[in-house]
Amino acid sequence: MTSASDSAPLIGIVMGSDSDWPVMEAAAQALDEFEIPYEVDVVSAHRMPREMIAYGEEAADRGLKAIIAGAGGAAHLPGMLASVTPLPVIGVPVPLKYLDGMDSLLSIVQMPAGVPVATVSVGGARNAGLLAARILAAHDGELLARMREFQQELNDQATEKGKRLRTKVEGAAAFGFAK
Ligand SMILES: Nc1c(C(=O)O)ncn1[C@@H]1O[C@H](COP(=O)(O)O)[C@@H](O)[C@H]1O
Repeated sequence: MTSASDSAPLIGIVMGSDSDWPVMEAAAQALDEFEIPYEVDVVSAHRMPREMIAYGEEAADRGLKAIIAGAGGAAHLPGMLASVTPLPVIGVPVPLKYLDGMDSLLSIVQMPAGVPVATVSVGGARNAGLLAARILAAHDGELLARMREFQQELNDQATEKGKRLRTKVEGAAAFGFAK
């Protein structure tokens, strides 16, 4: 599946199973917000090792600029992809029923020196999408400007939240409900 326009995908979003999609979808949504074309697929190091190696080996030549890889449990997919592609790999630890994603987090984050995976938080697929957008923005002035706008929006929203909180607390204090 390719989305965000008919252009050739720049980012690969892959996951160990389709059961990871409810978590990984947030990466796709972030890329959609920046109109970055991506592709989505299930690529499991454990269950389809040959296809996984082929995906990693061919990704750069197919025009991808980064890979977002999500997996749960014994999450070897991001690290294995990083070992066969020269592209940046962003790992998303997917939380499963047991261990709250700690197993996945530690599997992805503790890579040996020489094989980097940029690991986001457990379930942090949105940040994975945003990080991929920043990687592209480093070489794309228009995208960089949009990223700056996005950051300004975050700033405005946080400022507004502070304003609302102050109004609420000061209002309660005026009626003697709070210090
Ligand atoms: N961690 C991996 C890998 C891998 O790392 O290669 N392949 C599948 N999985 C994970 O197994 C979990 C359960 O998968 P199923 O729901 O298909 O049983 C998923 O979170 C998947 O990412």
